[in-house]
Order: sequence, then structure tokens, then C-alpha cells
Amino acid sequence: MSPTRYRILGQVGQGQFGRVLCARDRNTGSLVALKVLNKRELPTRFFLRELRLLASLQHPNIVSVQTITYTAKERYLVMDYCEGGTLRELIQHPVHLSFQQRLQIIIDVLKGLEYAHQNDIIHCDLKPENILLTYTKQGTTARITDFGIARLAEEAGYGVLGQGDTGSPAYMAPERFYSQHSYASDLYAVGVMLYELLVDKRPFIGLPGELMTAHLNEVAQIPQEVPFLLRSVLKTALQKLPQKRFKSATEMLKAVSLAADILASEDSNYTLAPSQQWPEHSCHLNLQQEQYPSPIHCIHIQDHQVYLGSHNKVICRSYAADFPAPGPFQEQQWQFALPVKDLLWGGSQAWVRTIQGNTFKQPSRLHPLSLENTPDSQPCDLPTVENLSGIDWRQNNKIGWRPEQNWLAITCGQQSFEAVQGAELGGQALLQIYQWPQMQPIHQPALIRKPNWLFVLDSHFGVAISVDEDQSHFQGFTRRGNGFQPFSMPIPLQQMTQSVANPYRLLAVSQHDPQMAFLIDLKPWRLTKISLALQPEQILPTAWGYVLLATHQVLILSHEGHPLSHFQLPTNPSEKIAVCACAEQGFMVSTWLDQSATLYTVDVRSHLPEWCRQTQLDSQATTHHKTA
Ligand SMILES: Nc1ncnc2c1ncn2[C@@H]1O[C@H](COP(=O)(O)OP(=O)(O)OP(=O)(O)O)[C@@H](O)[C@H]1O
Repeated sequence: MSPTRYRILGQVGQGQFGRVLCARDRNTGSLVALKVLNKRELPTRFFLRELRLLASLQHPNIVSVQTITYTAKERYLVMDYCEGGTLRELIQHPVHLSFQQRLQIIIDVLKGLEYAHQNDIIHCDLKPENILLTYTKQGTTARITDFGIARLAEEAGYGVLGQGDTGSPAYMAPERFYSQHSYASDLYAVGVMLYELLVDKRPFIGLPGELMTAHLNEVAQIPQEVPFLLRSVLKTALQKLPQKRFKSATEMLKAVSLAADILASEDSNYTLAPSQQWPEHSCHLNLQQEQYPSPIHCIHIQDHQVYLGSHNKVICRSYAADFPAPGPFQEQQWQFALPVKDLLWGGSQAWVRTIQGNTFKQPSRLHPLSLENTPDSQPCDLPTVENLSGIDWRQNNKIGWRPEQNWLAITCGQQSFEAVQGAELGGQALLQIYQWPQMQPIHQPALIRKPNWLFVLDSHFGVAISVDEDQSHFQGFTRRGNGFQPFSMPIPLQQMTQSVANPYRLLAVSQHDPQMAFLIDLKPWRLTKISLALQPEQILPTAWGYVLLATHQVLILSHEGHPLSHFQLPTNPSEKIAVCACAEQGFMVSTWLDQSATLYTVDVRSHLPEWCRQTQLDSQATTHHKTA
């Protein structure tokens, strides 16, 4: 087996026995997890003996071991890749999991276990870290990993509590502390996980020694609020004597499935201990409102300046400090011959994109704005950088651009291409990459699946994301226009945005469930589900996370998707042509309703935790340092 078969994309984790890498199998195109197995801790003789057995475990709720591969230095276990992370991460993330979703995870685990036990394999180290998640059209699937590894390590003499006691004490059945194990030991561990999912804490907490005493002697206290059927499941699963527990995984699976069905039909009102889903903020919301003579189509906020685009005018307001600040103390205006389409920030200055007429043959233009040279309120037509001829910006063309990078990517669709090349594109688009700011094409246009979004990731790579009825496809490409094999996820997405702090991280909302968002890490490929409990209409990235705007509501999330604040807005940001722009400590919304334009300025400083304000100060210090 050649190790060059796998192209390593990055490290996803670190376990007791070594690193776990995300890699692409060059033969099949699918993603795999490469688990680096330390030769000292898991000698080959133990390992090879079990490999055939582990590889024979093929079940939708078990992470399959595909094979083993070597390099001169290392030995890897090749496994199915699970992009959703571990159950531990899911529990720790303040995602609101419904009661039924929690039970479904346990049902998945029991199905995998039933199959493994029927094949005479005991896990011996079941815990949320060994339950991995994948996303399918139907939802989340839980899969058990690391079958047999604990027992192998135990035989090799490695343990948590000393020789021969490999396992995690919080989930270890009493007999495991005496180095004994049976199928019932696995069912006890599932009982602890079920308890944790239902009660939001484990039955016993403490240091390994204290845990051992508790598992051996103490009776787990099950809160009265847990529905009777599940209390009885927990009591049986957590029995001290293995013979008093469920006779098999099949029996426990039946009991949990029955409880899930009955409780679903009763519409159980059992509420779990509340997780920190919505931080309460009683502080006053600082909001200013101003009527505007005409609709504002685009807003851009940059440090002390706010740019507002309205028809064929751009107004720049200068403030004494970073927005939001009292003022403005100065206002400048530029007038263009053509309507302003949007505002971009490239390098150290703002650029205005204007569009012309109604036919795609007429080019759009980029105009640099210079604050120094333009007299107040004097209309001026600034020089055009380049005629992007043949590119019709109104035909849903996409632009990927990060100010600090010296290139930008543009795609144009069917109509423009036909006009330029006289050919049919089908569902594809033409990708063109330009040097910035010279606007020289870097390579011949390449055909890619027509994207919904285009992002520049760094000085070499970009990604185009396209969405069809039931999938989202992520197509990486280089600055030279070479494409990589795409990643797909079985969920069509909407409203995608790129993180300010980590360009390889995207946040998007599910089309099927608009109250569900996904944090998408491109390198290595990881998905984190975030339940929002509101339906965002716009997502704005900031230096410390994201601002999500919904009807009369705002949710502020950290980079990791943790909710930082949630408050009501007296206006609905989706009113007609609402446009938003975000600064680090506030945002602006413009609305257009009944022929009347309103511009709102929202200061969120008092809603942010201390560390966000610190991030803001740090980034200011870095910017000032750079400028100096
Ligand atoms: N098949 C996989 N697909 C995707 N990520 C994985 C996969 N296997 C492991 N990981 C990631 O790697 C991390 C480390 O996994 P690993 O199984 O080595 O350690 P662990 O289960 O946390 O601890 P232990 O070493 O005690 O088993 C996991 O937390 C998970 O994030």
C-alpha cells in the first residue's frame, strides 16, 4: 500500500496514540482519516492480529477501518472520514439539540454496538470522544470509532489508571476497574452517555480515583424530570453487576427506541437543563435612526469612514474615531455618470463599481476613491482602472477578492460567455483571475461549475461554491486557475460568508432548515452545526465573529459559533432593500419602505464580552503598528 496514495490535507486531532490527519484518497477521491499509530505504544504484532477483524466491521454506525498504510517513519490506520467532529465537541458546543436528536444519537450508537457485539467485538472504551458525527440529508449520524484499540493498548500494557486499565474512568463500568470486560461493560458506558445527554452532566464527577469509588459504590442519582421510561433504561444500564444490566445491545436498543417513539407521540414536555444558548443582555441598545432622501444601495465601513452608495452617488462620512463614533465631522460626495453597483475595499482604498445600461456588452467599471484629492461635494468621474469587457456583472457574476491579496477571481455566466466565445456553457461558468490592481488576466479562462459564491483564501488559493437541489460543492482552485477535486456536503446552503479572522472558515445557513447554520472549515475539512433559533436574513462577518440579522432580531456569534449576545431591533432589517455593513463594534442598516429611506446605526459595544473588545483593540494596535 503506497502512502503516496493519500494527499494529506491537515491535522484534525490528537489522541492518546498519535495524531489524526485528514487526507484525500487519490484513487477514489474520497476523504479519509489517517490515524498515526505510535509503534512503541501499539507494537505491530498486536496490531496486525486485530486489523483483519476491525476491517471486517462494516456498518453505517461504525467508522470503518479501510486498511493500514506505512511511510518510512510512520504507520497509519486508514479510516472513514467523519467531518462533523466528535460527540464530545457537540455536547460542549452550545448547539441546541432536541430531546429526539439526543435519543437518536444513542440509538445510532446502540445499532453500531449491536452489530459489533454480534461479531464478537467489544469496544472497551466507549465515550463521547469515540463517537464521531457525519452529516447526511436526513440529519446527523453518529458512528462509533476506535473499536479494539483500547483492548490492544491494554494488552500492550498501557492504561489510564495504571497497567492494563485503558479506558476513560468517567465511562468505565465497575468491572473494568478490575481489568474485566464484557458486552455489558459497553452498555454501561452507553448508559453514562445517555445520562449525560439527558441531564447535561455525568452521573459521577471527580478525579480518576474518586470516579472509581463512585462507579463501584455509589448509585447514580437520576433527576425526577427525566421521563419514567428513560429513568428505567438508565437504572438498568448503570447497574453495578454486569448480569443485571441489559442482556444485549439489541435489548437496550429496543428499550431506548420504544421510549423515543412513545415520548415523540406524547409530545413530551421534558426540558433538558438549559444550555447557554441565548445569553441574556439587559443593557441598553444604542441605536440611532436617520431619514435619508434616497435609498442607499450599498454601505461600506472602514475605520473612521462610512461610505454610502445611492443611485450614482457615493457619500463618504468621516468620523473622529472608529465607527460607531459621534459625528460625522465631514462629508464628501462623488458623482458618477453610471449607477453605483457596489463598494469594495482594495489595498488601502475604497473602490466603486458602476454598471452601465441594460446590455451585457457594456462594461462595468471600477473607480478608486481618493479622500485627499476630491473636493467636497464636487461631482467627478474618476478614472477607470480597466474595462472588464465581456463581463456582465449583472448576470449574477461573482467576484472573490480579499483586499490584502494581489489577485481577484471573477466568474461570468452563460450570457456573457456566449457573447464572448459564442459557445454554450450549460451549468458552468467561466473563471477568470486577474492581478490586482493592474487588472491583467493571469491565465486563460477556465470552466468551473457555476458558483453561488467565490472566495479568495490566501495569496495562492481560492474556492468556488455551487449549490444544487440537495448538495453544496466546494471547488478549490489556484491563482493559476488549476482546479482541485471538489468536496461536497449533502446540504444545500444559503447566505455564505467568509470569516474575517480565518479565511479558510465559512459560515452558511442550511436551505432545508434556515434556523440551522454550519461552520465550514476548508482546511482540514470540518463541519460544525449551529442551531440559531432564528432565521437569519443577513450574516455579517466581524473581527471577533459574526452578526446575524433576522426579522427584528440580532444574534452575535463568536468565530467558533458560540452565541455572545442576542437582542431585539426596533426595525426589521429585511424591509425592502435593506443593506448592512458591519464594523468591529457596530453595524449600519439601510431600509427602504413606502418610498422612505432610513439609515440605522447600531452600536453593539455594550453587548460584547470583554475579550471581543480586546480583540478589537489588538487589531487596532496591529493596524497602527503596520501603518507606522
Ligand atoms: N475518522 C475520523 N474522522 C474525522 N476526525 C477524526 C477521526 N478520528 C479521529 N478524529 C479526530 O481526531 C481526534 C483524536 O482522535 P483519537 O481517536 O486519536 O483520540 P481520542 O479518541 O480523542 O482519544 P484516545 O486516544 O483516547 O482514543 C478526535 O477528537 C477527532 O476530532
